[in-house]
Amino acid sequence: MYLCTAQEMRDLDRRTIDRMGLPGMVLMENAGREAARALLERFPEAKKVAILAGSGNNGGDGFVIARHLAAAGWDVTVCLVGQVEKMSPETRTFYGVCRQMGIPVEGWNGSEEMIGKVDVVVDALLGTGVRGELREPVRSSIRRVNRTCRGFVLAVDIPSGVDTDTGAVLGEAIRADLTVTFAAAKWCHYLRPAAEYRGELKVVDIGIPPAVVAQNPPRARLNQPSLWENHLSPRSPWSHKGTHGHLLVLGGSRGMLGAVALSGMASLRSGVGMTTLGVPRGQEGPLAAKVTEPLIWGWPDGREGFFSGKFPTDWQERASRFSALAIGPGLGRFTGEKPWLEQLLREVSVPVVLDADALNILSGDLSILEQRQGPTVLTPHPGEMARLLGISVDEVESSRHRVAVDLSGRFGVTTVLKGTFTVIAFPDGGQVIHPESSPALAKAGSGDVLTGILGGLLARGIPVKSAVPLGVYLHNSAGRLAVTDSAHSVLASDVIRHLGSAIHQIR
Ligand SMILES: NC(=O)C1=CN([C@@H]2O[C@H](COP(=O)(O)OP(=O)(O)OC[C@H]3O[C@@H](n4cnc5c(N)ncnc54)[C@H](O)[C@@H]3O)[C@@H](O)[C@H]2O)[C@H](O)CC1
Ligand SMILES: [K+]
Repeated sequence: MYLCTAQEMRDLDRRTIDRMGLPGMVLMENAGREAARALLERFPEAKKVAILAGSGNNGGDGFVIARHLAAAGWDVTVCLVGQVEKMSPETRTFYGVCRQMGIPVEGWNGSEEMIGKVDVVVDALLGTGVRGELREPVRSSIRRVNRTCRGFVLAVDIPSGVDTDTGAVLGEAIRADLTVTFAAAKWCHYLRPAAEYRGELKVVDIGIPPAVVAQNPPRARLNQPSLWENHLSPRSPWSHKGTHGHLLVLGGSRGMLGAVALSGMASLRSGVGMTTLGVPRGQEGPLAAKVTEPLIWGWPDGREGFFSGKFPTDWQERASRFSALAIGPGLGRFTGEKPWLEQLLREVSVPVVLDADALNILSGDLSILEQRQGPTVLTPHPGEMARLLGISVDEVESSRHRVAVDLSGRFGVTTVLKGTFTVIAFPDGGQVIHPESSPALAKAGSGDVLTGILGGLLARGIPVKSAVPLGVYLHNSAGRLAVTDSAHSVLASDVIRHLGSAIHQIR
């Protein structure tokens, strides 16, 4: 399923009307009818409803909803927060039909009192055509609904008052229980703060022909199995550990061995054949006491228990055996870190996942990433993203989508911006957003698990475009499945233990 910007949605709309000859009125009828259906399914008995309609096409959908609810016996009043003269031809037509049917259409002044007395409010004030901070009287009508409505609130397409593309609240926005959106989800449904206003989300078909979408697909998709399920084929009975790839994880400095251990175990549970954990010399013993299955490789140490910036003497000989690298879990900071990391990135041409301190080491100068031979995946949380780009965490969080797309486009990398509704941006401009979040993953060690999963899937040879969304999906599913008692008490290692069930559920 796609995720659209306002412009992408307008383009689909336009092409359906202009190229396919399907009248805009049909799309509006379909939209309004589906939204009304969602209400009728939820409330089988007739209700008293106030429909707040603007003069744009979102308001037009509102008039269609009014007609269908009235036909189903509901007590309907439309409050027109706008002017008849400003209506588009489609909106004006459906407004006219409501008048002919005798459905009361009132101005905003005088109908405010109603909002506190109805069972249902339909918000058809503003949709994807909203521009800039809200003007009056729309703004106060929204505030009125939020303050006095005791009933159920349905938002048509998007909650009025949120910006479709950034998810910003333009002064005031409707707090909805349900949003029914048309043809595809919109970015604001998955970006904060707007995402907190939409309530439950339902995407309905309004008849935009698949050929129109195929000719000019939106850049972003929701993370769903269709993106990667063909890469989860059963393990061949003829395979051996060498068939399934070999991941090298570099990290695990003194006091941070847990991080590298978690990544290593997560990679093996994600199906990689072998994982080697490269840690500073002296840490091999303590690490061996923690993990059994991964191989352990001591790297030259400098300050006790930390990397030295030098390479092992057998590096060249062994490097070619790895099918992917993950660098960063428990890596820490050390003298000579930047040339060390840059040399690694230059010398290996297999996929590399960079996380945690590997990201911090690169902060401020990411130019090395442009020189890479193979794919690079960055997995920053908002704090790391802010450091990478030299901006504030607030700036990252207020434009998660844009910063991820920018970073990937500028440096030719795949960015996984973690957090609620993880954003994945590919170097070619494609984007995937994960539509769910697992609160259990908000815990130390969770990022190390994701790094291991991604490294493992890449080492298995799954292409980046599939491996990254698949990894994010498995991480979230395992996080959800790990909640056997309470999300509060789930550990990163519990998430690893549930990776098998997560894979099984998909297959
Ligand atoms: N997706 C589709 O194919 C279809 C979508 N439909 C619906 O149409 C709206 C988009 O309609 P549009 O006419 O472009 O814009 P809006 O109704 O969202 O808004 C225009 C309306 O709002 C006024 N306005 C704009 N900004 C502000 C502001 N800051 N403050 C106050 N008022 C503002 C402006 O003056 C106009 O009057 C989409 O969301 C769907 O609901 C079609 O029905 C079917 C096809
Ligand atoms: K709306």
